[in-house]
Amino acid sequence: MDGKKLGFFGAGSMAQALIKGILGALTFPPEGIYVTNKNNEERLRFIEKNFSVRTTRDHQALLKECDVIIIAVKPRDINELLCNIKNYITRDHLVISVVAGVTTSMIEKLVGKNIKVIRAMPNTSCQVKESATAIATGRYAKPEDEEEAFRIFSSVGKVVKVDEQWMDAVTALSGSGPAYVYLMIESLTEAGVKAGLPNEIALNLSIQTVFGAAKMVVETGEMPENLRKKVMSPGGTTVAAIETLKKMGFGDSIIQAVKNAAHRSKELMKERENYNGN
Ligand SMILES: NC(=O)C1=CN([C@@H]2O[C@H](COP(=O)(O)OP(=O)(O)OC[C@H]3O[C@@H](n4cnc5c(N)ncnc54)[C@H](OP(=O)(O)O)[C@@H]3O)[C@@H](O)[C@H]2O)C=CC1
Ligand SMILES: O=C(O)[C@@H]1CCC=N1
Repeated sequence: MDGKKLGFFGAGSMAQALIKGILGALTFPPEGIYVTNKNNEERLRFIEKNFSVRTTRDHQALLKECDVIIIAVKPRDINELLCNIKNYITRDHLVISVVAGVTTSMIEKLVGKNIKVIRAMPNTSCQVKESATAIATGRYAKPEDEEEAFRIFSSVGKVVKVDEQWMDAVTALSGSGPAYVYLMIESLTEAGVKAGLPNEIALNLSIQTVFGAAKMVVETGEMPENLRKKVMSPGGTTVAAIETLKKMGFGDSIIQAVKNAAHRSKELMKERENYNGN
């Protein structure tokens, strides 16, 4: 730790997952983290009580105090936020945005100065230090700013650097991705219950199955396809299940879902541009 302070604009799901992960990884001490939001006082009190970080309603004071700023507001709220705080953002700040569909150049333009911006797309698994995060660097950010972003996000999971044009695809794949896996767990559980298992047993077996399968891919280094074939005993139960999944378009529906999410990410960008009138 180098005495730097981290400020959050936004105190919702993503900010809270990041705060939990960052505190767990000791990347910043609680007294080095400041959080503000729009108007939900109860939420700020909850964060203060649960994480022992500092909270404030004073956006200017937060910017004065903090070196690194994480913007974690909804895409539709970023214009108003940046309009309100742009006079207090300086070229010494490193501004990291996790906002879907908002480019580094849009942020630079909205602030109207050559500020250092990094766009990051983490996911909520930050909370357990297992995020898959991609980062893209803005025009005025320097290598040391990129290093700082790597330091923060690699403390809460794996990080890759990507060209910014890939951010919509990243958002659709790994930003939203945990939700697809949770749906898989929900469906497995429902299937177990329909097959006669008590709910709790079905849920526990489903969770451990997904966890174990992911760990196998990570620890063996084998391709998922290879590992899948090892489960598929000839003429056995898995073959019957996989044939059904293929026939019912399981793979295709995931491909289409990610495609739609990437399309939505692009739409969010256009909606924000139209709203801003530029
Ligand atoms: N959820 C996820 O899995 C992921 C989300 N993201 C991105 O993170 C961002 C936040 O998402 P999420 O946490 O889910 O959203 P939430 O709705 O849970 O949180 C949004 C937060 O933004 C605050 N806010 C809104 N306007 C302002 C403002 N003018 N000044 C300060 N704070 C403001 C809200 O304040 P208040 O508390 O007062 O309502 C709230 O705390 C989005 O842009 C999303 O694209 C990226 C990756 C994954
Ligand atoms: O659903 C969303 O728009 C955000 C971005 C990625 C995950 N959640």
